[in-house]
Amino acid sequence: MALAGIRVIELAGLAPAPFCGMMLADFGASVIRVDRTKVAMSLDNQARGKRSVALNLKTPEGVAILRKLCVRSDVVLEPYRKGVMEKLGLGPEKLLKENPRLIYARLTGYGQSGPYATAAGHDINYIAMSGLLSRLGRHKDKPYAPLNLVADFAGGSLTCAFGIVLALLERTRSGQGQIIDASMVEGAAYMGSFVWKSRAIGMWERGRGQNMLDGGAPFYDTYQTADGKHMAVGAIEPQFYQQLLRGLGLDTADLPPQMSFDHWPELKRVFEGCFATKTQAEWTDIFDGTDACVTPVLSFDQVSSHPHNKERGSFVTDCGEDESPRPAPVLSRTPADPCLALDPRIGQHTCEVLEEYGFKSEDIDNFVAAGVIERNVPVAKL
Ligand SMILES: C[C@H](CCC[C@H](C)C(=O)SCCNC(=O)CCNC(=O)[C@H](O)C(C)(C)COP(=O)(O)OP(=O)(O)OC[C@H]1O[C@@H](n2cnc3c(N)ncnc32)[C@H](O)[C@@H]1OP(=O)(O)O)[C@H]1CC[C@H]2[C@@H]3[C@H](O)C[C@@H]4C[C@H](O)CC[C@]4(C)[C@H]3C[C@H](O)[C@]12C
Repeated sequence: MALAGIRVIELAGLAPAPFCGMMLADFGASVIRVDRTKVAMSLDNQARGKRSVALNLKTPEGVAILRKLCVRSDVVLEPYRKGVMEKLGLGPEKLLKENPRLIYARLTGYGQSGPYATAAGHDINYIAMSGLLSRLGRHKDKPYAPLNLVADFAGGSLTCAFGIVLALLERTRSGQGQIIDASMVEGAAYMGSFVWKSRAIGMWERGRGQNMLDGGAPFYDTYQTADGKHMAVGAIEPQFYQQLLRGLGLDTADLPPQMSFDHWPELKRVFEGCFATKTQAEWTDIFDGTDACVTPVLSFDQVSSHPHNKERGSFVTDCGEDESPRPAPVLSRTPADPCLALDPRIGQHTCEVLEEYGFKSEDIDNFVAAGVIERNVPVAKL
């Protein structure tokens, strides 16, 4: 796999860093998640392919152990607010001095500078600060955060993973590591560059929820079907829009022009009336095989069995019968090979990893006795 041989130390955090770490593991990196001790269970539900070391960084021995792990690793990924790692004696200056090839990835909400840098926050705060949240929501309704997808994962995990791969590539030429300052505010805003730059062509000049791609247009929206499910309509181009009308059994001559903004509410009502007459399955039969850009809004229970997703194997099931999306994108020669074993328990690999990194067994035993590390020996099945 593309990242085979790359060693990543992921410090346990909330959603964004875990997804970044999982992506690296999916594509072959060895990802060791450093968990706190005295924690009953991990909240990392994106732990596929990782190993877990339980390490108390509030002890000098724990800090020394982490430093030794980082000396022999390629990447350290830290999810804490600005200054926490420095307080622990694990700041970039120290770790890069001990390992100049280290890529020190810092995934935060607001970045490593600026008045908000030490403030707590979550996805909704970051997309609010990026400007994007002001564009999200239905007409006459308040701004609406689309789950915690935009800042946590698109603007956070993905841009941080991109930065790590960029730094790994650059290191092949320079031999030098570097610090990655991944701010979720900036990552989300950057991911939203299309919105920023398409203002110049008037794509967003109407209020929130009244533009073509934010729920204003009748040909770019969802519609409820007779069985209470929904269809997604994305028939933007005129030639696709004509196929939408044909599938709905409507005649262009009886309707206002597609791009007549003032008639969009009326057109929506016409489409709502049409979609309400048949079930999702019936509409899918009508539109499958056309370029009307109409697709069923699939539930999590439906997606993996849909013929398209099923043929591509877009979803995988691990040995615990837990279904989840397979890694993307698909590389032709070095594709991801996601681990399908159960997620690691906290400390499950503490001893294995420390031995791998050169610690002597008697030292490991002493660390356990002193509470510096914990080993979570698998519970034997009777
Ligand atoms: C599932 C929910 C989360 C969903 C995603 C959410 C929408 C997000 O947007 S996540 C993105 C959050 N932001 C960032 O990641 C940006 C960068 N990080 C930060 O800004 C901060 O880390 C923070 C604001 C996220 C958290 O701040 P906090 O003060 O907690 O921590 P830091 O300042 O970063 O300092 C870390 C301290 O920890 C010490 N540390 C670290 N590692 C170790 C170690 N190995 N050993 C010892 N010590 C260690 C470090 O030294 C720092 O110490 P100091 O402070 O002394 O310097 C989830 C959101 C909330 C969850 C629920 C909640 O937590 C309550 C329950 C908790 C329970 O345990 C489990 C159930 C909960 C209900 C829990 C469930 C879910 O996880 C949540 C709902």
